[in-house]
Amino acid sequence: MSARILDGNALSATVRGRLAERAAALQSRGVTPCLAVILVGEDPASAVYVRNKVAGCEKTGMRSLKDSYPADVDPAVVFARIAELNADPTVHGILVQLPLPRQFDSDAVLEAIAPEKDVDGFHAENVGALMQGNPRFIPCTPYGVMEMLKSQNVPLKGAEAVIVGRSNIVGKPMAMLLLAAGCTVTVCHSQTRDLAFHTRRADILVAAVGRPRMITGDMVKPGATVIDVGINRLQSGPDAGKLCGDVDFASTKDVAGLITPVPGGVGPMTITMLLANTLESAERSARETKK
Ligand SMILES: NC(=O)C1=CN([C@@H]2O[C@H](COP(=O)(O)OP(=O)(O)OC[C@H]3O[C@@H](n4cnc5c(N)ncnc54)[C@H](OP(=O)(O)O)[C@@H]3O)[C@@H](O)[C@H]2O)C=CC1
Ligand SMILES: Nc1nc(=O)c2c([nH]1)NC[C@@H]1CN(c3ccc(C(=O)N[C@@H](CCC(=O)O)C(=O)O)cc3)C=[N+]21
Repeated sequence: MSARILDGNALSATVRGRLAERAAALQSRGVTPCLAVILVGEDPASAVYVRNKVAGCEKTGMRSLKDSYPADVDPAVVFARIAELNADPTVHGILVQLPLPRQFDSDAVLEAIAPEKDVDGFHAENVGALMQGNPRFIPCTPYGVMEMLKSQNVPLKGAEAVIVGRSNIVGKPMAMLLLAAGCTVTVCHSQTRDLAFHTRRADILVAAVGRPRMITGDMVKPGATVIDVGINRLQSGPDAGKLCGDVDFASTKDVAGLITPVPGGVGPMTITMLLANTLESAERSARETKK
C-alpha cells in the first residue's frame, strides 16, 4: 500500500484564501496588516525563505517591510531598528530570520521584539504562555503541522507521537502542541539511545533534525502519519542540488499511511501560519484601538 500524500501547497492555498478575506475585511476598515522581516547576512537559503514570506504577504493583501544587513553589521544597528518597529503602530509582526551571525546574542534579539508583535512566537513570554496552555502566537512551523494533521482528521487523543529534534523553533513547541492535543509525546535527540525503537512506536512521527533522509522506512510503523520538517539541500550524489527532507521518502512512502513531501509539505504551511499570525496580530490591534 502506498501512503496518502499530504500536500502542503494545496492546504496553504485553501488557508491563504481565508486569510485574504480577513485581510480584505481589515483593509476596508483602513488597516493593512504588515509584517517586518529582518535578514542579516547573505545565506542563500535564508534569502529564499524571506522572499517567500514577502511574496506570501503581497498575495494575501498584506504589507511587508524588509531590512537586509551585511553579516558584519553592528548588533546595535539591528536593536535600534527593532525598537523603531516596536514603536510603529502600522507594523503588526516582526520576524528576525535565524540563524544570526556569531556577534549576535540571538536570545537577546528575540527578547527585544515586543511580545505582541512576535509572530514567530519565540519571545520568552510567548514561549511561557504556550507552555501554560494559553498561547499568544503559536510558532509557525509546529502550527502548520497541527493544521496539516487537522486537515486530515488524524486522531490525536491518546496517539503516540514521536518527535525527532528538540530545538526551540521546531521540536520543543511541537511537543507542547501535540501534548496539549492529547498525544503521548516522546522527544528524541542526538543523545537518544536506539532511535528506531522510539520511531517504530509512533502513530505520528515528526522529523525535525536537519539530516537528509535519516528516517528510513524500516524505522516507521505501518500506517503511521509521517511529518517531514527537514529542509536539506543535497551536496553530492545523483540528486545534488535538490531539496530533500529528513525522511527517506522512497522507502517510507510504502510503509506510512500519510506522509508530507519535501518540498511542498511543511515549508509552505510555515509561511502560511506566519501570515495567519500577522493577520491575527493586526486584528487584535484594530480591536484595541477601537476600544
Ligand atoms: N519546513 C520548515 O518550515 C522548517 C524547516 N526546518 C528544517 O528542519 C530541520 C530541523 O531544524 P531545527 O529544529 O532548526 O534544527 P536544529 O539543528 O536546531 O535541531 C536539530 C535537532 O536534531 C537533533 N539531532 C541531530 N542529530 C540527530 C541524530 N542523529 N539523531 C537524533 N536527533 C538528532 C539535535 O539534537 P541535540 O539537541 O541533541 O543536538 C537537535 O535537537 C532542518 O532541516 C531545518 O532546515 C526548520 C524550521 C522550519
Ligand atoms: N525567525 C525565523 N522564523 C522561521 O520560521 C524560520 C527561521 N527564522 N529560519 C529558518 C527556518 C526555515 N523556515 C522555512 C520556511 C519556509 C520554507 C519553504 O517555503 N520551503 C519550500 C521550498 C523552499 C525552497 O525552494 O528552498 C518547501 O518546502 O516547499 C522552508 C523553511 C523558516 N524558518
